Amino acid sequence: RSWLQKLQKDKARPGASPLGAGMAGDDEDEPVLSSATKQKVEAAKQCIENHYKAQMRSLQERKERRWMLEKKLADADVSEEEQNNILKDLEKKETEYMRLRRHKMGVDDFELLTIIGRGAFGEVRLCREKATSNVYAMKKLKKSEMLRRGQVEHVRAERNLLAEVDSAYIVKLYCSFQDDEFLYLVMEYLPGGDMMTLLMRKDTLTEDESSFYVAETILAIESIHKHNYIHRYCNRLTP
Ligand SMILES: Nc1ncnc2c1ncn2[C@@H]1O[C@H](COP(=O)(O)OP(=O)(O)OP(=O)(O)O)[C@@H](O)[C@H]1O
Repeated sequence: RSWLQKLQKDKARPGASPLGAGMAGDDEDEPVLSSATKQKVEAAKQCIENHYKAQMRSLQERKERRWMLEKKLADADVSEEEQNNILKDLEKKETEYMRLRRHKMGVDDFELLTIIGRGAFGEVRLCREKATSNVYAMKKLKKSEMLRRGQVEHVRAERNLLAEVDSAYIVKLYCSFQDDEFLYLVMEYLPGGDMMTLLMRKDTLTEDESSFYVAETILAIESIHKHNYIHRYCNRLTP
């Protein structure tokens, strides 16, 4: 009640609170949030939920790895001392893995490989994470160009969407970070190429192929609609 009253008071003073803009003051106790604020709240909620779900999942996986190893060791002809050493070794590796996951990522954590595409604000590169040797696609976006074209909100929505939506039809975002000049999106690498390359290679798709890709596109769009995002179709087609 007290924070709500403070917000209502702040709203009466223009510009006093960033939340004030989203609150209509008809009913003292009922803040009415603008749809933009509701979307932000929903996105934040989803991000936190995904974070904790991933955390629980990784804890469970860690336990399962230990059970499996214990079971294997019990079935194998290994001395008790050796079993303890192997289990200790597993715990050491698990701790190191957690430490690596907590590390704040930056471009220096990756070995940059070949350019695989060009986006509106810069290149997309294949890269290899130095710590794990895992391969990803790194999209690099020039901040000054985004600002110049007034696309900051679109890029922010793209980053939030990739982080938030967990769907087989939406590319997974592994991490994102920035330096003074660029924003970086590190995504799962999809080696199949994009639709444009496929169409250039095949010229015409069969009916079965078309149905397959249209169905996948519909499922992808449906999954982002569920999170209140809409897909922007190519501007070049609009008059
Ligand atoms: N995760 C990925 N795996 C493999 N290739 C990718 C990946 N992401 C992007 N690419 C390649 O890079 C190209 C450009 O990427 P993307 O379309 O995301 O950029 P963009 O800035 O959104 O471009 P535009 O706004 O012109 O659509 C893609 O057409 C694709 O060939």
